[in-house]
Amino acid sequence: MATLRIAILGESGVGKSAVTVRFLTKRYIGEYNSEIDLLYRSSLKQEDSLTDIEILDTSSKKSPMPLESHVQWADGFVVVYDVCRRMTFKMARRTLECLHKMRTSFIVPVALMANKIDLDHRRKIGVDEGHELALEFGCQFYEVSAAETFQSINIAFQALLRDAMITKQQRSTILRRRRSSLLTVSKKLGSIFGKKDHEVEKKRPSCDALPDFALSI
Ligand SMILES: Nc1nc2c(ncn2[C@@H]2O[C@H](COP(=O)(O)OP(=O)(O)OP(=O)(O)O)[C@@H](O)[C@H]2O)c(=O)[nH]1
Repeated sequence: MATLRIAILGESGVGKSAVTVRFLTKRYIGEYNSEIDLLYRSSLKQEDSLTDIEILDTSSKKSPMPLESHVQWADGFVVVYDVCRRMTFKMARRTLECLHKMRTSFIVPVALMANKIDLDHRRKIGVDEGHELALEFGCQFYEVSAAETFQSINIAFQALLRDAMITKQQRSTILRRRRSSLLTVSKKLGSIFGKKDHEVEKKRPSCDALPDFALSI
């Protein structure tokens, strides 16, 4: 199985680095100073097999258009917003709309992640709103707190990685079938045209077969 790639998207300060590091190390690190995209490599044990994974923690500061550059790279996306900042929720909607438009040929699993639920007294976006948005775009939805718990973040990542693995396998099966049916069509076309050429060749008389009068002309 090829490496599974997940891109973490979202507005600046929503906790993209916090949820990524929480999932990979089980630890919460309060302050990150990432001005660039960071790529983490790890492996995942699922059903007695190990799969290599890459998680790209994108930086909203240095990547003004991260979607375009990352969309072809990833097998799955985590779109994070901060439940205390409505602007980040709007940004998450815009990101989901872009993903929806860009990846039309294949379905790519997406997890919508509402972070910072420990700050309940400052909450601006209700759980229902998150659910509705996820329903609208057919993605998974999780409310998490990178600061408080590993459990919900782990569940979200595990489910996304499982879905990403399944869709990646389905995609490669479909591509293999398409390639082999294209090959069959081209072989058939080849044999049809090849046969016609052959027939023409056969009908064309050779010099040896021409009668003497024909040779004298
Ligand atoms: N209270 C609380 N704070 C959090 C949580 N997750 C992250 N933070 C804080 O939010 C701030 C931003 O977190 P980051 O993980 O750096 O956010 P980011 O989305 O990677 O930000 P950029 O790198 O600027 O795009 C930091 O001060 C974190 O400590 C959370 O679950 N609860």
